Amino acid sequence: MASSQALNFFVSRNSPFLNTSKPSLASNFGFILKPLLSTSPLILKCSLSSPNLDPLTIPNNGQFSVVSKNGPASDTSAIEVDSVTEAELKENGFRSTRRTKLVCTIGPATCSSEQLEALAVGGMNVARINMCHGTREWHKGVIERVRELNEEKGFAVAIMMDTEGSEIHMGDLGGTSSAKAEDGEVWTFTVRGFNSSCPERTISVNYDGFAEDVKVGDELLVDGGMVRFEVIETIGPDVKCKCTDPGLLLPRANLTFWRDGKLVRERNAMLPTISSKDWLDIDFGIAEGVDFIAVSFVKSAEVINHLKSYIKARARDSDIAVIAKIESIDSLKNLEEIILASDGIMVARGDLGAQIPLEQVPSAQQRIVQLCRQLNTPVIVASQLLESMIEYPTPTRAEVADVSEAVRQRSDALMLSGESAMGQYPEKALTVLRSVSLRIERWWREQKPQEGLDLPNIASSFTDTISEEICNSAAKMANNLGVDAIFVYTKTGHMASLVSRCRPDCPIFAFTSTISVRRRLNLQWGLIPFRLSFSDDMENNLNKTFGLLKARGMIKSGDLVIAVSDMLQSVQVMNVP
Ligand SMILES: Nc1ncnc2c1ncn2[C@@H]1O[C@H](COP(=O)(O)OP(=O)(O)O)[C@@H](O)[C@H]1O
Ligand SMILES: C=C(OP(=O)(O)O)C(=O)O
Ligand SMILES: [K+]
Ligand SMILES: [Mg+2]
Repeated sequence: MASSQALNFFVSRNSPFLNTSKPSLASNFGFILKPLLSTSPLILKCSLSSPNLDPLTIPNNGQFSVVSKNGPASDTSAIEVDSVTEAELKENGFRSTRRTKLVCTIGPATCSSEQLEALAVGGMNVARINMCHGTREWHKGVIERVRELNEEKGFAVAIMMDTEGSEIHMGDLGGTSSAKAEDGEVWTFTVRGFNSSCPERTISVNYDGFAEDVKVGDELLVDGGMVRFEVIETIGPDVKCKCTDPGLLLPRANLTFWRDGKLVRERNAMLPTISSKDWLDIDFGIAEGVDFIAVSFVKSAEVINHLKSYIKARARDSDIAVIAKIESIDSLKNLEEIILASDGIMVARGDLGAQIPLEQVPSAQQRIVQLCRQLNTPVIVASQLLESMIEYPTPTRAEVADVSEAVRQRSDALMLSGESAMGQYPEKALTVLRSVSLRIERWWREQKPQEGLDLPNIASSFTDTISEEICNSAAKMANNLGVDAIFVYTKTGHMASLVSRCRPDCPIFAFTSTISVRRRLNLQWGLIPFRLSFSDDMENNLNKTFGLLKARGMIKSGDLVIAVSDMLQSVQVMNVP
């Protein structure tokens, strides 16, 4: 028996283990108990410590009785799905499942196991760690806790690591959480290093060329304009600036400087997209097996291709998806090639709004989201969706409208930043994203607004063209027939993404045999990823899936389903027997 194979044991109902989530009960047999929901079979996993244990030799010590055994996962047994989605599906039915995926940035407000669990239960599909902040040890702890929760509670939360990037930003503010800059005050921005804390009204800057690149009269924007200064004097490494728009300075806030109303790109434009610190963080991410790496301040497709080949060389088995963050003028110029090269895109509105005039951000967002859908690349809309909820328990009407707009544009995912990382109401903010998504998705299905978006043919081979046509037709049929779900059997996830791209009215059950593909699908609109081993025989696959899903109460006889697969190029329509 292989070391990580899962075995399904149906344990009698009166087993004392059915109400426990502690994995230790059977650990003396080298097995881990993993009860899912009370009606589910218990899954016993063979642990690495005793890989050769024969399952039939597990002693029945009187505490539970093994009624039947389904054999190893590679034959017939387990189907894995996120326990939160499973519960949602059972409670409210197919139509009510949320299609828009949710990403939460994890920070001091959400890093404990209890807080992470609350977010997972609240619908977090992806946990994002931002390498701009915190230490690697801190991030490692978060990753471990997420993995533990997935294992113990049946969640399927994926991990996204976001690189710092080499743009200009302020230092740590000597350990304080913020500093207030008042109108007219003179502050010193300096490239000097300080061993102890900075003198008063002094801010360190991470980019050595800063003091030489800025000129008297330049405007210095903190966080894209949250606080503004005017440069009044430069003295060696020190730049003296007068505050013109007061506000709160936050640690490691981004800095841009503007001359005659234009963003100045001096030597900092030559900084590499991936800094040497970023490469170390990327090595860390690969070692930890994160699911996504998001690259900050991408300028062209080249860096994405470079990182993808680096990952391939370093981590042959792992399948880390690379997300390009669109947050610079260059990335907008090279948008199409970047989207084509990347596994996902983030509309990083925070920094984007510091690089282009704010009033251009909404149209840029719309363009990016549409192009991503056309080119079949998942897209996340990020930053300030519910900014006021960092401090207040209810969002502003404008924020709700902003979230609605991103859902209406049919983006794959929405992201919380400060709201979940350091805000006072992380769970409430997530609830707002969830309920607004559900409401707008329902409105969409009821109103069927004219979409006016062509989905061009994107396949690069004839076989791909067939897959694409099958998915387009399946989605159209699903809408016209009002089916309950589309089933897609997919080895690489590609076929599932093609169905998702059509944004059908019903949920999409995506069956895949690898853990990494399953986690990646977490970011894509409408997909409910399942892990299931399947064969090339569709008849067999369907019967097996129906059996397993019926046993879990996730479908019932009579439900209408459309099935497609990338092994057999066909569309099947059938009622669940
Ligand atoms: N790992 C962390 N440790 C401490 N604070 C964090 C961490 N991650 C995020 N934060 C806080 O949450 C805020 C919002 O997060 P995010 O948007 O990801 O970063 P930024 O504001 O730097 O773009 C940050 O400004 C920071 O104050
Ligand atoms: C998501 C963004 O990046 P970060 O939070 O890393 O600055 C952004 O700029 O909007
Ligand atoms: K970042
Ligand atoms: Mg950014």
